[in-house]
Amino acid sequence: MVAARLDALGAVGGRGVERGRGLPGKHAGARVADRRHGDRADGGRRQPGHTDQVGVRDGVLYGAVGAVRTRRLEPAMTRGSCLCGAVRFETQATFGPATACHCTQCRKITGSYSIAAPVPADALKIKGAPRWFASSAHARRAFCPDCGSYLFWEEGDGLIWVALGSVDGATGTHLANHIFCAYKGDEYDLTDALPHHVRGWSSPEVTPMPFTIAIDGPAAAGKGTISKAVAAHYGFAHLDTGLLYRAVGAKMLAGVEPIAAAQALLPEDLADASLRTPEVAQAASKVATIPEVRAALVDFQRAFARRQGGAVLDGRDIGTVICPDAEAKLFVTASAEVRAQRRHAEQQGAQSYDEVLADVIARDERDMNRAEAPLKPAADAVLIDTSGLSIEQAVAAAIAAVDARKDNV
Ligand SMILES: Nc1ncnc2c1ncn2[C@@H]1O[C@H](COP(=O)(O)OP(=O)(O)O)[C@@H](O)[C@H]1O
Ligand SMILES: Nc1ccn([C@@H]2O[C@H](COP(=O)(O)OP(=O)(O)O)[C@@H](O)[C@H]2O)c(=O)n1
Repeated sequence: MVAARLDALGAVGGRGVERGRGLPGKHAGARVADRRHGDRADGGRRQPGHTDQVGVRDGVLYGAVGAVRTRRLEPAMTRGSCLCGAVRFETQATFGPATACHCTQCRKITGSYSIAAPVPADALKIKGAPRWFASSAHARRAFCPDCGSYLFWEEGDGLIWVALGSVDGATGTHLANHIFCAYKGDEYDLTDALPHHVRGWSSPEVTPMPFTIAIDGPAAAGKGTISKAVAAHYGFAHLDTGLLYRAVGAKMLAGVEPIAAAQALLPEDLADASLRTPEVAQAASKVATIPEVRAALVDFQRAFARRQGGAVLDGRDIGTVICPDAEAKLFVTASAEVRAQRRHAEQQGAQSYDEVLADVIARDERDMNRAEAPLKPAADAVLIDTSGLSIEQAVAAAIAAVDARKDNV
């Protein structure tokens, strides 16, 4: 029941990556060449009034009767245009291998994702006046100012990537890979056998099979911070399972019976900002001791963990109870004092340090000593004590531990 309802969530807690942020370009670090576009390259345009001449233009032989295509000469010309025809282009160059880009920019500008292929910039003759704009610090895109069709992307490396939907007829190329798959929409699946890169072409490839990373540990140890970074690194989805218990705890504080609340949990229940308060955290660890509450949340967590493309789940019992077969397990911890300092800093004075420390210790006690799914490291978990580590060091240690497991599965 609850699993079916929560299934509608898709990637609860986000996809493990930030959506809508400024994305790095396909060739991060490349510079934009200071070139002008628009009508710069219309040398191949057929001149009106010249149709009575015999000659070869654009690889086509024209006779005295007009622009009658009588014979195709090599090399072939590929043409295309925007939807309304105000911007046209042609090239005698062969398109390079096509790439499907699922980055946020391509998704926004196309309304889905883009499939584009490169040609040398100086071999692309553009007729009309496409509107170019700097879509990032190092790249620009062009669209038709009349009909809005998306047409070109370039970053000044001598190539222009042509959106292949704008080509008339055969493109002569084929899709070779997918990039920025971590940013793809959840409304479609990537099921072909091509390489699916998490970000740019040199980034790791998305794991086609399920791959579960279980991250457990006590409050404020850094589980969430590490989980988000690890999920972004591998392009995995991320689930903060503590939110499920926090949502049930919040319902209990609002007077709802916790087992009923867990069984009726809805996606919108997890979006409430008040779930992060100290009161809700304590309530969460109380409802988390109730076996029926835990049971109601198991199926959803397990289904999330085995989704295609990989998942990171953080909580207390992921490696021991929810996903005992997880491909990689981490137990992230830190001293109670360090954890209390972090949470205290996070709360910006809502509680005194001593109050935060007392809360952390009370929650540790409850979480570690409950009968049902107590907090403890799985026998095969890699322990990461973040007490003396910076966030960067802790994330690097986590990625190194997962990489070691990935090489062995
Ligand atoms: N290694 C670290 N060094 C310093 N601060 C950290 C570190 N890891 C996490 N933090 C900070 O501690 C707080 C709690 O981290 P969080 O990831 O939410 O812990 P958890 O998910 O285990 O409760 C956050 O403010 C986070 O930025
Ligand atoms: N998998 C999980 C996750 C959280 N919980 C409970 O939910 C409470 C809140 O979890 P949380 O992960 O949001 O807490 P923080 O580590 O963020 O402080 C914990 O104290 C646990 O009692 C659990 O029992 N099992």
